[in-house]
Amino acid sequence: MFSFDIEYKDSETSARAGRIKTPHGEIETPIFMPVGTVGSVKALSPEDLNNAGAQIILGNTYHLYLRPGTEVLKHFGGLAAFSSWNKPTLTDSGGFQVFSLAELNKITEDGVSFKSHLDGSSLYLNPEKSIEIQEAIGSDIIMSFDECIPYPATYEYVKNSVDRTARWALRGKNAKKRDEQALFGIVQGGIYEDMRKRSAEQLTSIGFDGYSIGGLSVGEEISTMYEICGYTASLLPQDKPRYLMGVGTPEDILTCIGLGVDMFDCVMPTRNARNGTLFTSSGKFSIKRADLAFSDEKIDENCSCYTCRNFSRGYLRHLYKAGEILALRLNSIHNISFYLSIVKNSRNAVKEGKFKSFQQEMLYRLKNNN
Ligand SMILES: CC1(C)O[C@H]2[C@@H](O1)[C@@]1(COC(C)(C)O1)O[C@@H]2CNc1nc2cc3nc(N)[nH]c(=O)c3cc2[nH]1
Ligand SMILES: [Zn+2]
Repeated sequence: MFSFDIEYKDSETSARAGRIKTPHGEIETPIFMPVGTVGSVKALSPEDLNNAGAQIILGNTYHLYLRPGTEVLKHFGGLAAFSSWNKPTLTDSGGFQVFSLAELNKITEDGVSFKSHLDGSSLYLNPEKSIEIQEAIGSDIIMSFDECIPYPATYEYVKNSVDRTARWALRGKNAKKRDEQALFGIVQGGIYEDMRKRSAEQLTSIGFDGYSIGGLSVGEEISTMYEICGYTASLLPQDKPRYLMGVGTPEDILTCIGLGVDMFDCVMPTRNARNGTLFTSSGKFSIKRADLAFSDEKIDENCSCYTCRNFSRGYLRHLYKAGEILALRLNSIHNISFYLSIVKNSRNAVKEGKFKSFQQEMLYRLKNNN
């Protein structure tokens, strides 16, 4: 079963605090979803993720289809059982990766043929295949197979792609066999508001359990992303979750919560952790900085994560410079904990009717790089 209830609504912004119920557990929104593309959130164990407060993680149809493949996943009873993750998972449909990662061969009305980025073998994805793979993965929330329209794109291209994405979304909904999985539609439309309206109307008339705002965080100006996000969110049903795909920085998340978005995912906290960039409530910094060699400070005074409770910046700098594997884990624990604290504190601020002042204060503090 899948349900979404809005528990609190902010009076000054479009922010809301809610609760999603899925077969593998509940999710308090707004929520950030750590990205576990090929079945693990890089460098983190399920225990690390639970200790950091993660409530749902993201997997990826394209990657999991290539490796380990649906036969292995079905053998182990799905991705969650396979990876011993005992909470909800959401999977992206493969549309984005096929267009951005694989060597594209052909896009037709039926689907997309491409070459695997792993071994160059010829593969094929279409709405029915994507749903079938996501059913084998067994994720709690699955995504429609769509085209993430590249940026920039002409109005003509956007219109044709939006209409095909809607036809693909309907095919996916008709192909879905497992009732316990929730299916989201993905709104496209590039940077054209009338195309966003067209896509939102097409998808809401088909009807989905939730709606993703797609086609953003693909290289457009941040101001454009906020404008299109806010406009698109306003077109979507109030009583269904809204998921902004691939976003973003702490500032982006705080801003888009105010625009009415409930769910976020981004590789930034884990990817940046692995290259030594750490997020704090007063901006981000590089652990490689020479002036940190003797620093006995924590990464962030306001953070209660395992890394901040036990290690100094000086030690973390040493680990990173020495190329120690532990650096990847400790940095990732902190960055994921920080991102989860942003959404948790936002949720609490909405409940207390203080989101606008919380958001403005956080945005101000995040600007002063420490
Ligand atoms: C290629 C890779 C790993 O995906 C991340 C990351 O790089 C990077 C590169 O720059 C940052 C911003 C840090 O995020 O951009 C990606 C995050 N933006 C994004 N993810 C999306 C996923 C999507 N999935 C579907 N099915 N449909 C969409 O329209 C869609 C749109 C999306 N936009
Ligand atoms: Zn920390």
